[in-house]
Amino acid sequence: MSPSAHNSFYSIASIPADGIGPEVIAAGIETLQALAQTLQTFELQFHHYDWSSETYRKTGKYIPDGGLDELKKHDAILFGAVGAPDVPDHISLWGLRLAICQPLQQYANVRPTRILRGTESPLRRCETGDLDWVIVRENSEGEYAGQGGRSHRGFPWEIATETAIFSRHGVERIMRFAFETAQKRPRKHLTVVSKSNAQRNGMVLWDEVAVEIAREFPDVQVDKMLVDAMTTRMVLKPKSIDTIVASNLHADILSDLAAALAGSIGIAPTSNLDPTRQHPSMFEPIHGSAFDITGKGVANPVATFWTAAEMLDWLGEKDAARQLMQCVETVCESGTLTPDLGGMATTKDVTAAVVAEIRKLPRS
Ligand SMILES: NC(=O)c1ccc[n+]([C@@H]2O[C@H](COP(=O)([O-])OP(=O)(O)OC[C@H]3O[C@@H](n4cnc5c(N)ncnc54)[C@H](O)[C@@H]3O)[C@@H](O)[C@H]2O)c1
Ligand SMILES: O=C(O)C[C@@H](O)C(=O)O
Ligand SMILES: [K+]
Ligand SMILES: [Mn+2]
Repeated sequence: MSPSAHNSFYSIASIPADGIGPEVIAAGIETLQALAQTLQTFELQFHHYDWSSETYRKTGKYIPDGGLDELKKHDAILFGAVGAPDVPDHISLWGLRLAICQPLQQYANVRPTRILRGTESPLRRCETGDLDWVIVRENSEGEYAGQGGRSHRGFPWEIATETAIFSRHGVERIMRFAFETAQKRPRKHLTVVSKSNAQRNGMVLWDEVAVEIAREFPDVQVDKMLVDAMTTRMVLKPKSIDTIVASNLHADILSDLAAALAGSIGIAPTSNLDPTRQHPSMFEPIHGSAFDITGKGVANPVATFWTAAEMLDWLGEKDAARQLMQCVETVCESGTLTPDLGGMATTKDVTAAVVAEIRKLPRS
């Protein structure tokens, strides 16, 4: 496809990487291209990067020299998952996902969760609409600052440190982003998740900055919860929650729980945003490389479809994003579901069904 003068044209870097990543990213790209062809309002050109654990095994690097500068040329990045059974997880995560998010200053990680039409929550009496949350995860520092080290390896007095960093700059910008996110939602409600009883420095700064930033958003109702209590509230009072802001690690954990409470980790999306738009943002399903189901053809592609919709929304194609989600939910409602959602469909079945729904859309 060549860029046309009539439509918006976007250059997308795709990095499927490991495990089920290539399976779900192929499904996502097929769906996005069907949407572009049907609506004719935008065009996408994908540039594929084979950065993965296999590349690492062959070359000793996940990202080749100059790779980040390459990425900066694109409008957005569509990412699968990184992690392989024969590479230590900290090497793969720091070698690829964090090696992109941190230097590109994608400091806001946005993780919406809701119960899609046609799917079920494992919670009794929790229906579509009863669980509709956005988790904002700090994505540049905190427990993932990369500070720490190991000394005296192998000796009985070996030590390891893992130091969390909370900077005023980092906390202010994620709080402001979270308040803005809450302000744009109908309920305008934000829960600030903390652990300032035990973590008596960084999390206390976190709480103080939240109170300061709250003054800029008088129309947003805000409450504070310790992270342990937040897990119980998510399970017992899901309707009481709207937007959540939490540290890098706390939100990582809460967002997998959120996805499971909405039915499956196979449906939830993630946006790694640079809100300043200086650098491209990166979009990925929330799940990992799922070695246990790799190659079986049963990975749920819905998380990647929702991720694709979030990417379109960020690029400004809001109608297309909304229509894509309508098609996905119509397919869920028809019972074409992968095993994680209780169905028998394969990745390909779900993808074909979503593409068929897209083809029924009127050309705008
Ligand atoms: N952002 C990322 O790239 C990312 C995210 C999470 C984990 N990881 C990495 O992935 C590897 C495996 O991690 P894990 O097992 O903790 O988490 P995981 O998300 O890969 O898998 C957890 C469970 O959920 C299931 N699952 C995940 N995605 C699914 C889908 N689309 N459809 C159906 N079932 C799905 C898996 O089969 C598994 O049983 C590790 O190397 C980890 O570091 C990477
Ligand atoms: O913690 C991470 O960054 C890896 C993974 O669990 C994720 O949520 O992307
Ligand atoms: K992922
Ligand atoms: Mn995670």
